[in-house]
Amino acid sequence: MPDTLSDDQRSEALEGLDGWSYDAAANAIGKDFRFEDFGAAFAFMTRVALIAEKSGHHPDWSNVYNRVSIRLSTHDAGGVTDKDIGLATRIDALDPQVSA
Ligand SMILES: C[C@H](O)[C@H](O)[C@H]1CNC2=NC(N)=NC(=O)C2=N1
Repeated sequence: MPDTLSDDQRSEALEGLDGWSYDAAANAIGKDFRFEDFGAAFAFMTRVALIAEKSGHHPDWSNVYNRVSIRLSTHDAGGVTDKDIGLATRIDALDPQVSA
């Protein structure tokens, strides 16, 4: 099981990501997306699901119409680890087309 990141390590890792922040209430990193419509949101979720399954690491998320809210933590470790930073990096690499 990977170690949780220290506050400093987590802050530094977040600087390398696009729009992710620490959600203290969830003890997770998170990002909220808004898409053109439900189809675009669900297409994004499908792509994330395939990545998650491949990497054995899965998002805690919710979807309301065109909005997708993602929180990433490593349950076994009880906090944020490199696994979460890695999944967030792969999600960013999808270059999701969010609406304004
Ligand atoms: C047994 C299996 O490896 C674990 O349950 C995995 C599955 N996906 C997971 N996803 C996330 N986000 N955190 C975990 O700790 C986790 N654990």
